[in-house]
Amino acid sequence: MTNRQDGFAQALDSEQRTVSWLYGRLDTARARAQAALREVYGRSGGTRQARVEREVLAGEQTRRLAQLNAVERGLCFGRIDDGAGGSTYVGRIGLRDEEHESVLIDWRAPAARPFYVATATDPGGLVRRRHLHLKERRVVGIDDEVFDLEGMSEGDRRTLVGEAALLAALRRGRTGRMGDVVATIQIEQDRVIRSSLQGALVVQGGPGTGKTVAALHRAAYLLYTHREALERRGVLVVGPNPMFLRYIGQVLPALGETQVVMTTVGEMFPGVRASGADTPAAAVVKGDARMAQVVAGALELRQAAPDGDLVVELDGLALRVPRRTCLLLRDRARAVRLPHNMARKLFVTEMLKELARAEARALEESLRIDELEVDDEPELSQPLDLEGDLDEVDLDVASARLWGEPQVRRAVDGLWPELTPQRLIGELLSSPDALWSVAPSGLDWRQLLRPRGAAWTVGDVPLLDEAAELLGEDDSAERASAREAGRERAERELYAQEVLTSTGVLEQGVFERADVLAGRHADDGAELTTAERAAADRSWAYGHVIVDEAQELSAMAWRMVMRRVPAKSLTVVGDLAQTGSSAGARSWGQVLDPYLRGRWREERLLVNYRTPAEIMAVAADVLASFAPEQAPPESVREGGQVPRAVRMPLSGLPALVEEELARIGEGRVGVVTSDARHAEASRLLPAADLEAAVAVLTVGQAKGLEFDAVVVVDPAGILAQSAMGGQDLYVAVTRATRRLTVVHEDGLPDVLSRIY
Ligand SMILES: Nc1ncnc2c1ncn2[C@@H]1O[C@H](COP(=O)(O)OP(=O)(O)OP(=O)(O)O)[C@@H](O)[C@H]1O
Repeated sequence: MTNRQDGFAQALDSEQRTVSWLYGRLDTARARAQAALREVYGRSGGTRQARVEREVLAGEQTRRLAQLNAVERGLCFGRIDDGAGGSTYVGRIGLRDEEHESVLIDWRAPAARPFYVATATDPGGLVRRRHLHLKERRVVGIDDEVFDLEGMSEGDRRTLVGEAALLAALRRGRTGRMGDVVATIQIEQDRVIRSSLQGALVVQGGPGTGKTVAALHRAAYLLYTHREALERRGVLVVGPNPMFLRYIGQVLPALGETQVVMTTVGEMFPGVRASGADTPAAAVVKGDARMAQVVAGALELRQAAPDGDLVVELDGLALRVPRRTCLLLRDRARAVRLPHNMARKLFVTEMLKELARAEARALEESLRIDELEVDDEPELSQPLDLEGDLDEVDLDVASARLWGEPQVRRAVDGLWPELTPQRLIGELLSSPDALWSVAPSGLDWRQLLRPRGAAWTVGDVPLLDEAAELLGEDDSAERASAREAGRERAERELYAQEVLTSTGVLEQGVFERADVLAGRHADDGAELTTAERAAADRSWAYGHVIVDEAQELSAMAWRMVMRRVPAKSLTVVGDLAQTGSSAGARSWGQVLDPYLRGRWREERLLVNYRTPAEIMAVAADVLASFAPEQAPPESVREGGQVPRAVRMPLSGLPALVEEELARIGEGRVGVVTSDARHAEASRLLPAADLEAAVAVLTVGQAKGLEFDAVVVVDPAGILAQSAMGGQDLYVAVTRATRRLTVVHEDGLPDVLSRIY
């Protein structure tokens, strides 16, 4: 054995000892959590307080156990050595020894930061950064980056071998699910991940620059660093489609975080599933910020004024409320500035009183007529004044009686109906008259028309949300019970605080604040976590929101997202060059300034970790065709596989895909088609899930995903379908990590002339 091999073997050996010992600590921590859980479950009966205590402890130990289980794979992945001979191990979680000394630093802790930010020019006091590669619990490889050779011992210098950890990670076959990259976070990504919680951060970067992966690690980092604030309010991740959410769904659990709500714009209105599709023209109009005026106008139309006086026939009497009184009552109800369904209470109350007065007047009138008929010369000693005799109590009694009359109810509902968002928007979009009268000039409202009862689309969801804001709910009963629940909650909080203090667990830092615990274990939702409660509540105010593929959101969708995060603590991740939706963003300022007035910061990611240089050269041509001022991201590696074009009928697709599968060996093939050819391609290739070897997707579905080999079908069709220009084709050709094939029947578009 040479000296060098000898030194390397020794280093492996020594790291193995450390890693085995760290796993031993992990096992001990698990055993403790399990024992604590058994002990808690072993207790039975007791007072209500004892039950709360039990739930608090059981919940916490379960969470702790889940977190300890999540970090089994790759527990420790790095080590940093300082010039004074000290070394620190970095891992997925922090661990301490029996003396409470830190033996493994959580990757999110400040002490781990040098592992990510040290560079040759600015090593920050480090002499070496070491990556450890683990297979199960075995150390199978070591990569060293040396910053100060002089500062290292002779023995250590002999172990300086191995390939760069990043490139090794990037070469791995794709599994269909995004994995975490804690071991290889790059310095510019680290800046994104650890950026302050306050305010809005925009992460702009080309395809494959790690925007998504950095945003997810940022979620884990923020939850670690601001756990108190964020566990209580929750973190929301908004992605472009359900497939993408499944693709990224494993990253946070693998980092030990399960308390994040993931959703798409189409799923943000509880109870509505967006299954319909808008034409691009309709999507543009629906996404226009002026639609907020349209929705508000539609609601005003429903607060109607009768054409003449309001007349309700009841038991042979005509109850007449003059038109100007109706208008007055409407204006009064509007003036309170409550949401429509809440202001309705006021309107109904006032209107019923008017109808009660009208009834008295009508009765008086009919009695007078009766008298006239009986006696032509009535005694005028005591004129009748039923209306004037009504006091408040009479009015209340009469109002309640009238409210029970269907004719009265119908008439009042006609003037100020109780509305659901679904009814308001559904009826608006199927009524040309209503649209015509409320749409501002210049807005092509005809694009919105559709049959009554048509399926909801993604573009409808922000309209429903807008409507829900304006309509509100008559929640006075809920508010009363919420006040009561609040009082009980305060009691529980106090009690939980006492439990935590008396058991000493608060000091150990294992548990969070008592109010969080008390909230989670409240009787009204003991089994629900913050994430679950937040997901079911349209008006939930999140502590932080991450929007991925943010360029796709329309102005109306932004209104909805911003409502979910009143503190405006946001991470906005996207690439303006990949905007596929014609209602999407042209610039970040245009999107964010209406809410943040310039108070947002931007980080740019410029290195592409996905697509090898040969494929990126093709993508660069496409980018230059529609955005010549933008530089494509620079590929971190060359793959040696030159993209190819195949002219053939679509029927040849199965054979070509087989060939691609054979060439990549391990990994997945993505067939990305134009919208027009998607159905045909799907028929030729068996339908498959995300993890299957082959997936057939439209460009919209493939957004954000990646495959070892990509077959782009019908590039001319993809170019033609994109309302914005070459953006869709740019997305399609940047999905591959290793191989790109373009299939066409009638020749390649000019922008792909580099491929042959
Ligand atoms: N630091 C890193 N270490 C290892 N792999 C990385 C790193 N950064 C990014 N990657 C990998 O590069 C690929 C692209 O990352 P990601 O999907 O986050 O890019 P993106 O900028 O969101 O791309 P797109 O705009 O196309 O959606 C992923 O496989 C990701 O795991």
